[in-house]
Amino acid sequence: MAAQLDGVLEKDLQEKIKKSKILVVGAGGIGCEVLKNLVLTGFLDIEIIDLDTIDVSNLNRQFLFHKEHVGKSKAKVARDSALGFNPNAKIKAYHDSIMSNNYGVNFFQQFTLVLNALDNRAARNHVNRMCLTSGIPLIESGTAGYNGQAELIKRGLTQCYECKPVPGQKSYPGCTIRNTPSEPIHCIVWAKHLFNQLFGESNDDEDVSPDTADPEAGAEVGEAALAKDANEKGNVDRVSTRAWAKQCDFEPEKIYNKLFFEDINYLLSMANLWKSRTPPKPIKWESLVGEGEEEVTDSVTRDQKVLTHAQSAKVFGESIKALRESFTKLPEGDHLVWDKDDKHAMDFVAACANIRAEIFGIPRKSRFDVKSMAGNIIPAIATTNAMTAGFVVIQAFGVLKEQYEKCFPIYVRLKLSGNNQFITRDKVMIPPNPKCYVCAAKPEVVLKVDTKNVTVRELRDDILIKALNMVSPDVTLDGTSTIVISSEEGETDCNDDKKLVELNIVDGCVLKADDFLQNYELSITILHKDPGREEAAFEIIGDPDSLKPKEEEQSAEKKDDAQPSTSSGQNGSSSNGKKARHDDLQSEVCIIHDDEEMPSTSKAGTSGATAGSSSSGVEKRKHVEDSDEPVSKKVKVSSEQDDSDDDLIIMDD
Ligand SMILES: Nc1ncnc2c1ncn2[C@@H]1O[C@H](COP(=O)(O)OP(=O)(O)OP(=O)(O)O)[C@@H](O)[C@H]1O
Ligand SMILES: [Zn+2]
Repeated sequence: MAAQLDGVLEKDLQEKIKKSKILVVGAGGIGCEVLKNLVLTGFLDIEIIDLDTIDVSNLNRQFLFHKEHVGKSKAKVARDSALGFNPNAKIKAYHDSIMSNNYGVNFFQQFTLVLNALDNRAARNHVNRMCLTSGIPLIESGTAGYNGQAELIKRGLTQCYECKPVPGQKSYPGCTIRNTPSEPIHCIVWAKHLFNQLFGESNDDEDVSPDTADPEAGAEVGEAALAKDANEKGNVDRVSTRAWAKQCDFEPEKIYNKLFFEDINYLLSMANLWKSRTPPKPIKWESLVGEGEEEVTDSVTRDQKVLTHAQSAKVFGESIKALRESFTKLPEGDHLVWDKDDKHAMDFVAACANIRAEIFGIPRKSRFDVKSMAGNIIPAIATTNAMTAGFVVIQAFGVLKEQYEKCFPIYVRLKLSGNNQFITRDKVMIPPNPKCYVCAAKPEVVLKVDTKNVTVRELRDDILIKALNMVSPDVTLDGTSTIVISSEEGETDCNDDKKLVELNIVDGCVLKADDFLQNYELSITILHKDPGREEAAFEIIGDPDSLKPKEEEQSAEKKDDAQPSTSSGQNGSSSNGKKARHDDLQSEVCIIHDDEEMPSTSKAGTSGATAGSSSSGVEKRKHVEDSDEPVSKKVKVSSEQDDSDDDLIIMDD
């Protein structure tokens, strides 16, 4: 191991390396490289955690894994392979999610340093919080294609992973998807929802039938619409799509005619929708019979070519039959999971999306293009991972030497920077955002939400867990004894289906949310809003100042040169009056998330203490002002980037 030869690394650093204890989170593309680097550099005490098993698609770049390892635990195989480089190293492997409540503050506090090598924002946010709470430095890293970066996060010194507002996942209003698609992606989202309605985990928010509650349809819901009873949510009351499809034994012709003829006619009857739009053209299965003769059997052509409507209908029929077969083999109550790499599931989505596109006069796409959009695919490049992992370890050296002020974020870029370099680094340390809803002294957000319609369950699952990244929240209504949500199983189940207003959660109220595992408390001020047609279900505003009237806002800005601090959830939208720093792909300076569509974003179901309690063996979280670290005063503003990232499409699976 060259690194242990005298003269390669300073003696002092070599000693620190030997004495340190490192946690690597994730044993994928970056994680394998990081582990190998650590072992070759002389680190002796390492723990590695990954929840996944090895997939054949990992083998081209996760070189600690070989064919015979497919199906085995990534963390365990990575450990065994890495020990081959240095049998004297001690490596402990966990096949588990870092978000499980097995890994609390005490667990994190054993380590000198934590190295993230993850692929999703939920886990990254969680580790960020655990490291802040534990006071352990974290090196965050990520790659997307040819871009990569490695960045130190240290409480009180640097911004945390959540200091920067993130653009919410691009989500599409339900009525656009169900009634008035205008882009290929709307049809692809609809097709994925349809897959779930028929074969997957069906979800009320993913209804594919015409939405009669569409405010734009107004009173003009036509005869056909009125003839059928719509329930209060605007869905046509009928047996569920799946139950209906089962009744007709998933017969392609019947399903096709229902979705692409009857439902389209139904939409046409909502005349208001088509006053300024091109109306859709319903198509009957029978009209296509005999037209699908030019069958494409060659798989490459089939993938690259834009199929005709009749060819798509044929693929639709074949894929439904194949999916029906897999589905009926499952035990009662079980379901299929959509996977871009499953031939029939992908065929089904491509065919349905293109059939719907044709009906709405939207350009059709090749299967390849549909797959990229539906699966949010960005190629993983082995060399970017390797370079980034190298920089992770270089950052780790900086931490061990306690030269934090030199640990500026490092970037790997495809294009040459202004200095003619592919590798660049920031020249200033970005200090914590004083309004960050995670690392600020008193984290707070404003939640604009329709209190009359949003339920407590939605507050917990969509807002607190999905958007605000808590794992197992407890919520009380400030100034009252009302426990709105308890993490203790069953304790507040009776509240789940209640609308917020029924628990007196109305405009102006403050909720206190507490996550025991993350040792995180958040104050949430509620603002009631009546959502419009194109509006997200809720909006989270990280910087309450952005809601102040203009003069007040200006004076507040003078007082505090705050960075943008709005965050948004998957169904929410962000707004903060300032240009948000993008946090996703191709970012100039931000952590890259090649994430969200990954299957590994599982949230650990934990049961913790009831609301308010946060003691029992867990040290109370220290906040920024507790730190004695010097905080750089200079705020980097050049980090704002262009809007091209807006094209990134991230979809729920
Ligand atoms: N909560 C979590 N706890 C532990 N490990 C996690 C968690 N979430 C994600 N991971 C792991 O982080 C790793 C990220 O690696 P990477 O981005 O290379 O993903 P991959 O699944 O190996 O590859 P690809 O997504 O490109 O097919 C994965 O091995 C994944 O299982
Ligand atoms: Zn922060």
